[in-house]
Amino acid sequence: MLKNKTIGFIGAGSMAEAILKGLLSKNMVNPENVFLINRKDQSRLSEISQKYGLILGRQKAEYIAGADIIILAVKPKDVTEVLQRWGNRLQDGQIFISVVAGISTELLENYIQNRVSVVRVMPNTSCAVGLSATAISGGKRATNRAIDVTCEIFSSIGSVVLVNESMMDTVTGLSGSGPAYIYYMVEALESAGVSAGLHPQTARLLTVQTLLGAAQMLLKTGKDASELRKEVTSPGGTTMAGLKALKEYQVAEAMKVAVFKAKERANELGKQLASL
Ligand SMILES: NC(=O)C1=CN([C@@H]2O[C@H](COP(=O)(O)OP(=O)(O)OC[C@H]3O[C@@H](n4cnc5c(N)ncnc54)[C@H](OP(=O)(O)O)[C@@H]3O)[C@@H](O)[C@H]2O)C=CC1
Ligand SMILES: O=C(O)[C@@H]1CCC=N1
Repeated sequence: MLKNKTIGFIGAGSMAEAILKGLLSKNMVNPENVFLINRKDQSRLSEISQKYGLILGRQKAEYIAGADIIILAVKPKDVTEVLQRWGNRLQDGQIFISVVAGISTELLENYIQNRVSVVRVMPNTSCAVGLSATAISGGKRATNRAIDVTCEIFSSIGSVVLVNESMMDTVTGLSGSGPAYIYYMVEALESAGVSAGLHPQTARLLTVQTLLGAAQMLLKTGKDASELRKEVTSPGGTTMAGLKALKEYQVAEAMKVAVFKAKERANELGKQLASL
């Protein structure tokens, strides 16, 4: 169904590329049906077009304005400029998907006059490998069909949950930014292994495989994280000593504050734009 649709990306950065890469690798879209624009970086457009076999020259306004599905993937600060340019050029029946952190469907709908379905989505960069955790919520004018199409797009490149829009900033703080927290932990574990004498490549391999195995255990056993943690922790053993240090350094508290701070930031970004 999606294969015959045209998809226009406004913004050609990390997130647009992650979504595009995921969709193409799952054979969900035809490269000739994909259009992509950015603000000024022509070399980036050439690079991405060549890498993914997009047709060069289709980075023009008319293609985007006519696309069945438009994916907005610019930074929050650039949203107003985009909406001022595109808002009144969009047509009835188009689906406008925004992955922008903090920006409400209400704000987007204020700029878009016609009967365009506006859908707010929070994926993460793991779209690129088909493993995004994506949350979706439709705006007031979003049709059921538009929600279905959005679910089809994102469930092809990961898992999808429908949430109330009031939860979107929390989702952003948890799973939108989440990969960065995990990478930060991986950096810390790798560097701990190296400090204790392991070769960097060995430390990386052991850390990544441990992460992968733990994620699969969570998915495949259906057990809670706390139960799996207890299975690793022998009384008086090594894990207990390690976990004691994590507790002393309040790592769980730090995680909570990280998610809350990211959520707050998403909220601030939305408010900054709304007040313009
Ligand atoms: N990165 C992530 O992990 C995630 C990001 N998001 C959201 O995705 C959005 C994009 O993030 P990310 O990809 O990281 O950002 P990037 O900075 O990598 O990319 C932003 C892109 O927007 C383009 N752009 C800026 N202004 C305009 C304009 N007026 N018209 C057309 N294109 C424009 C830029 O073009 P140029 O380079 O030419 O200026 C660039 O291609 C953000 O809103 C973010 O909140 C959501 C989930 C995860
Ligand atoms: O850092 C950001 O603002 C974006 C939103 C979620 C992940 N990256």
